[in-house]
Amino acid sequence: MRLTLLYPRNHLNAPVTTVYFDQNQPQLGELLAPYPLLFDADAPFEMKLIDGKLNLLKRDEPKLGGVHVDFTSGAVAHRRKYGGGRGQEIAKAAGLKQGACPTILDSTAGLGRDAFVLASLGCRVWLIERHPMVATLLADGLNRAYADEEIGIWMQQRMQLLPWGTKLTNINPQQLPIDVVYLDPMYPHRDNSAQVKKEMRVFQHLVGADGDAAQLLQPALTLASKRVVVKRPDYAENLDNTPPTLVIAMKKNRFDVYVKAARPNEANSRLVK
Ligand SMILES: C[S@@+](CC[C@H](N)C(=O)[O-])C[C@H]1O[C@@H](n2cnc3c(N)ncnc32)[C@H](O)[C@@H]1O
Repeated sequence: MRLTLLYPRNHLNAPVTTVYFDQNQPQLGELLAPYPLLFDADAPFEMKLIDGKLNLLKRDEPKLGGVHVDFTSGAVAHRRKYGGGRGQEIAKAAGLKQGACPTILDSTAGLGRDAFVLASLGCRVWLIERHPMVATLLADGLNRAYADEEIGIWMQQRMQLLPWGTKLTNINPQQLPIDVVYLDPMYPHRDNSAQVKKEMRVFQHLVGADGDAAQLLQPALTLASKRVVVKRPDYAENLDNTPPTLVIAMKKNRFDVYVKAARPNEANSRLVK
């Protein structure tokens, strides 16, 4: 296996991730520079610029195509325009009622889709993503969104990725007051059929299950001044086996909402449909 260290940047002592990419593309080098990514000719994943967008490809399944972040067109943009506004379950879960616009920390940002829904409804959203390849895709999507004529200005004001390596537990609420912490960790999927969307297939291979997710709940409850929202598949147990204050059920997922000040216990759990 050939391994070339491109940037001496693993100052956080984080495990480095290997990836294949064209080392001669300067623009690509700039995008990848802040992250602990190593070039590896045998890596199972490739990062590639396609039509100016950073794409992640699974090299042994080229038919899946690339995964990239695009807030300006496609499904995410369509949902912003026609997706039901504050009537959406995610808006109810985050407490966006009567014009309230909480400041939200999305501590498992992924490709930023849920965060984008909340930002497009007026919330200030800070994002943390620990996987260097996912964070790179997200940073690239955000940069292109900031430059967009239609959404650029409010995206710059509302949606920011915190520097790579930031942890939920490092955030000082005096410096960054947070009303709502949003958590959507990866959960082992039951459905391995070909129908599983390509993004999910690539993600499952890249990120796997977030086995340490339960450790996020208590710090999230400490940091959030109003509530913690946890997105779970409908078959998943409560995070950290802690019953929520209320549950908002959807087709395949649910939001477990932990409202601060209300004491979460089984007796007062409510199911909201
Ligand atoms: C299911 S995805 C989130 C999808 C996201 N809600 C969206 O709408 O695109 C979960 C992500 O959380 C990240 N993650 C899990 N635990 C984390 C942690 N402790 N800190 C930062 N990111 C984390 C994973 O790397 C993964 O990219």
